Amino acid sequence: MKSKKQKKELSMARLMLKMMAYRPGLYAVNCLLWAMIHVLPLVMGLLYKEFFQILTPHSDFWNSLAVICALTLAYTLGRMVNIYLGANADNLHRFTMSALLRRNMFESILKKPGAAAVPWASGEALNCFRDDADTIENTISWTLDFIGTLTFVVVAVTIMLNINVKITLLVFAPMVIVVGVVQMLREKLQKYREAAREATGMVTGAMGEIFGAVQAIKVAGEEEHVLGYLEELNHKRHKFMLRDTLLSQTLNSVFHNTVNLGTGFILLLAAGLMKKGELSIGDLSLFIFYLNFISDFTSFYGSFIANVRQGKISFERIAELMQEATPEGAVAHTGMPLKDAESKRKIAAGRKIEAGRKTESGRKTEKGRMAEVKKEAEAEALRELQVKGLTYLYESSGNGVEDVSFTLKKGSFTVITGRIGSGKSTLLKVLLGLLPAQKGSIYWNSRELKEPGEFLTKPHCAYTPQIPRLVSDTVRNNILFGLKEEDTDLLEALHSAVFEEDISQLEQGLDTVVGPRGVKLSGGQIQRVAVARMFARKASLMVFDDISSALDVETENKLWNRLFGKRPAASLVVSNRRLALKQADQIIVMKDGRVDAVGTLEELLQNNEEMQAIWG
Ligand SMILES: Nc1ncnc2c1ncn2[C@@H]1O[C@H](COP(=O)(O)OP(=O)(O)OP(=O)(O)O)[C@@H](O)[C@H]1O
Repeated sequence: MKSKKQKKELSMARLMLKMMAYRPGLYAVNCLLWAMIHVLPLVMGLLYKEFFQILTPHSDFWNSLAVICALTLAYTLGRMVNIYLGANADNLHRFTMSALLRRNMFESILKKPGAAAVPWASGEALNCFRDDADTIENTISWTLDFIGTLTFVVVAVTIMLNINVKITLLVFAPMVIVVGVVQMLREKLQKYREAAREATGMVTGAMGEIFGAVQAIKVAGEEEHVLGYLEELNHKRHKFMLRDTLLSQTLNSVFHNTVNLGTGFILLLAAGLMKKGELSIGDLSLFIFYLNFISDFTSFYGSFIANVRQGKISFERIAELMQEATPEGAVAHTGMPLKDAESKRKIAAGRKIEAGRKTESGRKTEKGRMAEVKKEAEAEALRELQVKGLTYLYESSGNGVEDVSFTLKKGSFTVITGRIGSGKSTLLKVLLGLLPAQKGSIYWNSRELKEPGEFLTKPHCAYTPQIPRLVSDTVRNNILFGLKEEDTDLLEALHSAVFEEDISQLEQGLDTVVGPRGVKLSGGQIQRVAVARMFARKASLMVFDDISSALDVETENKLWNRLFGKRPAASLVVSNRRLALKQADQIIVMKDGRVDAVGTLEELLQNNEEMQAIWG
């Protein structure tokens, strides 16, 4: 789990301040409400003191009792309202903090080139989205409790010092001990926590991969081996979690026992002082009341510090997931689409368009809009695609593609061929911006594409990868995949992809749900649904990565013939199959990541050894 960019020392305080400054008003209100929740018990302590004070013989008992009862009632009601408001403000603020992190992380992942978007197994990445965002949310929320409880302690200690210095110092002692212990164990706690987190991530990551490869594991008869591996990871996790929990629990017991000892000392000292008349029963009750809160603060302080350390680890993991040197991007003040005015405007505009479609004039406007989109797509339709010196070498293997150049014309059928590992798939990925080109340029109708990943999508280009991904939805939605049904010709796309017969055999036709990753379909059917998805997009460049690997000869034949009927779209196809090679206007032969030759099948079979080897 090493990030490409070098890790920098994080400034936790700066990151937290930046998050707090995202909704400063909400944070301030939340802070005020929680300060009141933590500080108001000071008043209750004083009421306690007064109650015990009036029990002494000379006081005006009934009047004083009535006043204390009225004040206690007012305090209780006020506290209920205070807690209700505080809980609401805190929930909203907590949600906003973690939502900001998750939103920014998600955006950063989506912006990365497709093939390098997530550096970890998906289970581990999901852990980061869930747990690390939660940890940071907790850390931010606990700053409010920290401010509130610290204020309580400062005021309470001042009041107690005014009553009796010696006893006050004994109340303080546990806190000092706890702070010392926490400081001593800080580094250790962080190390244990990090190891436990990493071990958990490995287990969930491995489980995610096992779920995704159940069939492969069964076919290979590797169940025992895989279970053994999982068991080994779990043992590791068990060891690290145990260490982490043991240390945390030991710290907790240190907090509580020190506080109990402190209470014992107070009682011993108070007995002597009360005998001499230097301490009243009211003072003693105040000390005992405040002691509980101060002991809470000491254990909370320990947890807070541990949480801040944990938050730092979470920020580091987030930076790794985002493949950035720092997690600055995760705390950037971006708009929250559920709330901001722009998205409300878009939703309202969307509703207006929907309503417009239902009226005659609306339908005309809609047709006009469609015509405009069509006109725009036609104006930018591919006449020529030029690739010059494209290079991408994988950091880990040093292989990939180097200095690749070729030209595609409108209506042409180009096949990229080559042996296993010659760079065919990598070339397509770099061309489509799924991997960032290290050198070279791409020209669409003489215009250089600075961001091929953004341009080479709908409506300009459509792509079917070697292993297509379907989602657990209906066949219809897998083909539309975000397109509006009225904006495309679904039946035509199905026919072009040679899927029309399959549809009639599926239980619910187009509305059959295909299951996770399309498990209810055969390999060939998955490929053709993906091809139909591509045809539905009516792009002027269609890119296929070895789609016919799971098709029988007859289906493949039909597919290519129907594709030729679709000209003038240009097609770029990775294939070693004779059917495709025979139809090609030009063939690009790849060898060791470079273009070995370009030409027609006839020319290449005469002059190119690599082509002869592939054909033979
Ligand atoms: N993710 C990766 N990390 C490191 N090296 C890689 C990676 N993917 C591919 N390579 C290497 O890059 C080279 C080109 O691989 P590529 O997958 O593009 O070949 P291909 O011609 O498409 O192979 P195939 O016919 O098996 O699909 C190979 O040497 C391969 O080992």
